[in-house]
Amino acid sequence: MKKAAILGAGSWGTALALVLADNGHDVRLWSHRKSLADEINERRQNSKYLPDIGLPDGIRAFHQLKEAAEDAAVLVVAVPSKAIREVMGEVRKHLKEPVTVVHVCKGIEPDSLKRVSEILTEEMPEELMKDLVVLSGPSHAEEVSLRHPTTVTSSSLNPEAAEYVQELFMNQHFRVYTNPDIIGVEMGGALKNVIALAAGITDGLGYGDNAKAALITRGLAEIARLGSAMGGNPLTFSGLTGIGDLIVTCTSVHSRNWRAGNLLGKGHELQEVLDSMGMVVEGVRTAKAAHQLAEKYEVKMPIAEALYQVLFHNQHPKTAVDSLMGRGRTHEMEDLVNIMENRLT
Ligand SMILES: NC(=O)C1=CN([C@@H]2O[C@H](COP(=O)(O)OP(=O)(O)OC[C@H]3O[C@@H](n4cnc5c(N)ncnc54)[C@H](OP(=O)(O)O)[C@@H]3O)[C@@H](O)[C@H]2O)C=CC1
Ligand SMILES: O=C(CO)COP(=O)(O)O
Repeated sequence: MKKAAILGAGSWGTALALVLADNGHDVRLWSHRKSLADEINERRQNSKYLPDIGLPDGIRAFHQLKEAAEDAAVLVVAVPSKAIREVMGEVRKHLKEPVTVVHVCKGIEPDSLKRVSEILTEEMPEELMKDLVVLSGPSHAEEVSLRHPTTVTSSSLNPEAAEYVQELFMNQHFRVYTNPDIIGVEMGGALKNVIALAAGITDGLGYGDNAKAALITRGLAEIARLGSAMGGNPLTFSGLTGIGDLIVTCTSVHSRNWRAGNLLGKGHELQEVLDSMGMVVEGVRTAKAAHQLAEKYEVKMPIAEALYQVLFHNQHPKTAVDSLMGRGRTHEMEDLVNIMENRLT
């Protein structure tokens, strides 16, 4: 039995607490809101995020970070990516021994253009972080909490740490693979939210399955193009954390990114949409980072760019779709053609 502290008692933190409790671990779930910690302890329920799920006694909730984290062997970081620096800045004051840090967040920080593992490396003193592992894949909290079959990937520069986390989380309902390509895993997880917002928008505009299939396929091409330019393994994008997560997020009503896009496509304003969600929509912030990264690495990301114009420059979604469809002719496999031509010359 391991002592695991989960930082963030939202949808994903709570669903992962259930997985770890099912596996017999001692789970401490930290919420920055006292009322939520109290509700979990007293009513065995998280009514805002997973209202229909009963929480076992093996999950104890804490409002004080110190109590949740000070003697944990594993820290699972499950707050929205924009809160990571603040939360880690606080938690590191309370750790006495080095811990394995597992992050489950899908985002890229605008301006610094850091991936979550890079932010954590900056925020956690080296002597306190035994290992850093990313756990990512197609996994909506609503389905994980019902113990529906789910597959994810554990990724770390240290293969033994990836296997340790695989063992920690894996059970009959929750199957965990390993993949050492931390850049590819994080980029797939972060960028799929950008494409899912676009997929929600086309659904909101009333377009059908053809548009959705186009967005998933050409979206994956953009994700792989940028992710590979940043050092990710191109093969990772055809795995669970690439196409797998892209499919689930673009097609599921559970997806907050898809739902937010859907409302935008129906004509609602961005701020109104975000206010109505009540949960994090990571793709909005990541769309800004993707725009900056595409410029930095000089890669073409027309879908991400169209979404950026809708989100941050008030472009009408229909105009964005029209301009995407009206671009000049190109070869579907242009990246492949470039690679082959470079090899021949
Ligand atoms: N939901 C899912 O199915 C999955 C989510 N993820 C990723 O996991 C991460 C967390 O997402 P998710 O759990 O869904 O998000 P939710 O919006 O469901 O929950 C976020 C939690 O973080 C808390 N929080 C917000 N801001 C802060 C802060 N500044 N300090 C401390 N706590 C804060 C919220 O508290 P409050 O209630 O007070 O707002 C809430 O408890 C995201 O990066 C997401 O992409 C990954 C895979 C699946
Ligand atoms: O990452 C997720 C599923 O794998 C959750 O996606 P949303 O944040 O869009 O709900």
